[in-house]
Amino acid sequence: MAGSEWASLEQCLEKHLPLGDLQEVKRVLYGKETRKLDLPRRALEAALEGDFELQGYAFEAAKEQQRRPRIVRVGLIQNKILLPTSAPVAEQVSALHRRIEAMAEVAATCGVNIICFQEAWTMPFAFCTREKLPWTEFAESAEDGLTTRFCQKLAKKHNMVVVSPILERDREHGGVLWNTAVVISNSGAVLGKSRKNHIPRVGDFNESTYYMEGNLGHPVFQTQFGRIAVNICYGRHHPLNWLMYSVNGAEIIFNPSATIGELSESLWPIEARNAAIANHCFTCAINRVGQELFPNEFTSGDGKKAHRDFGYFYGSSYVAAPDGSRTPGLSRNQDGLLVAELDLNLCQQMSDIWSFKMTGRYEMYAQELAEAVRPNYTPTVVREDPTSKPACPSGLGGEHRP
Ligand SMILES: NC(=O)NCCC(=O)O
Repeated sequence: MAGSEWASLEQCLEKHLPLGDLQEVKRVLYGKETRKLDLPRRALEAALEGDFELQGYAFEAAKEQQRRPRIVRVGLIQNKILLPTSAPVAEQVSALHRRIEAMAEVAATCGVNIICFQEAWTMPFAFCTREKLPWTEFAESAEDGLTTRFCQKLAKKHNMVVVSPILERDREHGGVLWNTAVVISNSGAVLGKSRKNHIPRVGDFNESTYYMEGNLGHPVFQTQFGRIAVNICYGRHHPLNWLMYSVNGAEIIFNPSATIGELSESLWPIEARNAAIANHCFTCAINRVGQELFPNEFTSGDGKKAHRDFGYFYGSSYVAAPDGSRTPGLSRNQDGLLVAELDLNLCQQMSDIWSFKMTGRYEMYAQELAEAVRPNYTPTVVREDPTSKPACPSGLGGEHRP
């Protein structure tokens, strides 16, 4: 399994394929080519100085007579943690705040309207350890915690919607924890929050030790720049989860994640992209980067030796469009900011072409699913009746003899 030494699929293809083949491979793997954005020199220099990758792409939509283009720029940030996981909690959080502040500044220079950070961005992804302290100390109020207040300042300063996925401590309900994305309007007001609906029970993703499945359904947030929703990490494996955000009108669905190569790298390019196609919307898949070492060893319940790391977080953040096209991914081994310019008119244009909403048969599924979840449900399986005689092959008449 490749670690940081393998930079990206894109770099590999570009290095090894002759131009003609490269174009065809890209056409099949990435769909209609996205236009490279001409980003400000100041931003490119700041990214170089700040040691992070900066890429920008634009998705085009057809010109319409009755509607103006609805152009919005989204920014996706992927990053490593900065301090050792043994450093004091407040110092780890503060270091990440400073890093993201600098990257968001560059996003603002690039004209980003909505920015989204990776899952649980203020902390190492410590849920593999199953230890409570000190990791639960990273939890904060979604409404007025330190990180939310930090993001409010960013949002106001840059006139930018901020999607901030954190470990939430819900003081109004006994201080329980949730995996939550806080959505902050470009005015600086907290617009609301969305909670992770599906909690993994796979590999070292021991998140069920810390929090329960979200109880807020599938909220969609009307922002000045479009209707957005947040499907947190493992929710991307659940097509109905994407569907419900889309049913509520999401035009852009962010998927802030933390996932490792051994488990999911071959699924990564497919799932968010497929969701964009199936739901006539844009999807933004964000993954953290690097390897995180924890102070104490833990086991994975697979007979292998105890270890101190989770595996390799492979970055590769990308944006997919409702026509099935997608941007190249950010690298697997570097912090990065991906800027994507979207014309939201493409959502309706693709819906009019493919008509998945129209042909969806939701009533039929709703009815059948309502039946299927009942305890006394019997699956509809048609079987051959063992008592019935075999049918007579046509033309032979009477009993068939070999
Ligand atoms: N953070 C998280 O839910 N990871 C689960 C693994 C995956 O979905 O790839």
